Amino acid sequence: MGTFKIEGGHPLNGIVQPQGAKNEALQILCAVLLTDQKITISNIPDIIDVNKLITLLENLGVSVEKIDRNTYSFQADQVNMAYLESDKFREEGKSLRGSIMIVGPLLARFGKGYIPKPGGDKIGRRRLDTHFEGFINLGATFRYNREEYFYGVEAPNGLTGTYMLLDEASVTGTANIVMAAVLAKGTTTIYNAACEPYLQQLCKMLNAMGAKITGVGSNLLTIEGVECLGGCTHQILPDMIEIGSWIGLAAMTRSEVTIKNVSWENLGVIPTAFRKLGITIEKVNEDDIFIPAHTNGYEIKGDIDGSILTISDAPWPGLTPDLLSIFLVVAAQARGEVLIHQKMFESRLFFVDKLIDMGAKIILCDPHRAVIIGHDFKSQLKATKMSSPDIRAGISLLIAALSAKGTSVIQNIDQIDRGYENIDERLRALGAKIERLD
Ligand SMILES: CC(=O)N[C@H]1[C@@H](OP(=O)(O)OP(=O)(O)OC[C@H]2O[C@@H](n3ccc(=O)[nH]c3=O)[C@H](O)[C@@H]2O)O[C@H](CO)[C@@H](O)[C@@H]1O
Ligand SMILES: C=C(OP(=O)(O)O)C(=O)O
Repeated sequence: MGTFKIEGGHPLNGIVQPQGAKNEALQILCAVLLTDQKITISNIPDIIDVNKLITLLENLGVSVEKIDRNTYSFQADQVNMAYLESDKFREEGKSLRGSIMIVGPLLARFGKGYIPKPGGDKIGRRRLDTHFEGFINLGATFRYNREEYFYGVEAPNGLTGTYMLLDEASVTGTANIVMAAVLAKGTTTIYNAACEPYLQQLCKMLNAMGAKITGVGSNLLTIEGVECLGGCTHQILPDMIEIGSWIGLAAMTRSEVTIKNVSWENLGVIPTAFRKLGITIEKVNEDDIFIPAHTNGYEIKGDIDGSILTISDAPWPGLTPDLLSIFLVVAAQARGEVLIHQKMFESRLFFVDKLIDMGAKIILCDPHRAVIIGHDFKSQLKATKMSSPDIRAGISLLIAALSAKGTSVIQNIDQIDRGYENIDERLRALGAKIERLD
């Protein structure tokens, strides 16, 4: 497990190009299993989670050709279903959350799909019921081996379209069910579908492959099943969570940063939420974001009636839960108070202990809620030694360390590398003093 050494307290300056979106890439890569034709995907982020999924696809028999660092072509014309029953798959399959989305395409095309309980961030319970209830609705039989945490679905005679109301708008659950339904007989209607931009991208890609999906962008999807799908080319959107991380980093280190080609229309309420914290975000050159150096700090805007601002997560078009850790750390230097309410996950706020050690004024009310009283830069955070518990807490601790006085050490940085491409080199390009040890 690697370590970062960070000398904080230096303002940064420059231009960053966001990476391709991790959570879109994980969906799109699984979709290559739906056809025996070639699919070329560009803007794939070079990060641990995505590279693990590419390796898993290779081990499943998919031919993978790397065209350049972020562009690959895939051809799933010789899928080796026996791999799903190997010990190697039991290990590889559980090492990332995104692997769950191979089940829908495999079930649709080959009549069966297996998966060990997938990993990902340890941020609270992560149920898979929505996925499997969806497959059962399409006619699959389901079994679960409790000893081995191993899930399986089978439909030797194919899937049949139906109406279903999802119990919750699960992002990967919707993606999985959509990928199963595109090859089902007849029409599938999915209500309470997740509809975030990455799911929209998946649907657009599937339509480019010959699928018939309507309602894209809404929570009511209608899918007319087709016999088979063909190849396509697809470009992944910039990563909105990474863009939010750069915004938070710029504000808290009082740096002037331009973020290029952000796909503004796909950022939803993210800019509004940062503006509520008092952060200036200028949209420039059509699709870039300019964050000026906040030399006079930033002031939290209370609600109209004067009550304390609450920043909370909700399914799209609400605010993504993956940015709440970043809002939390940025609020530690704001003028005013804010309640951060992480509704979806119950173990994502515990990292505030580290921020409190550094001198931040935070009250953890319960596992879901924390009140932050900002310092308004009148007191600088102090450097410390810490370990990254999950991907977004990790980047938030990195932001805290870059703003702090002195030299901090962050261990377990694999958690950050899971989702941020080459983060140390890109920070150094902005003038940050950060070193990767071992
Ligand atoms: C690989 C990937 O794409 N991961 C993302 C995906 O995970 P993932 O698809 O695993 O997350 P889900 O959308 O299934 O659910 C996330 C959590 O929110 C809860 N929940 C969900 C929907 C809802 O209406 N109400 C509710 O409470 C679920 O019970 C779960 O605890 O979506 C999450 C929610 O945006 C993100 O944090 C993850 O980064
Ligand atoms: C929770 C996240 O990822 P995953 O679903 O892959 O664990 C995240 O990206 O913040």
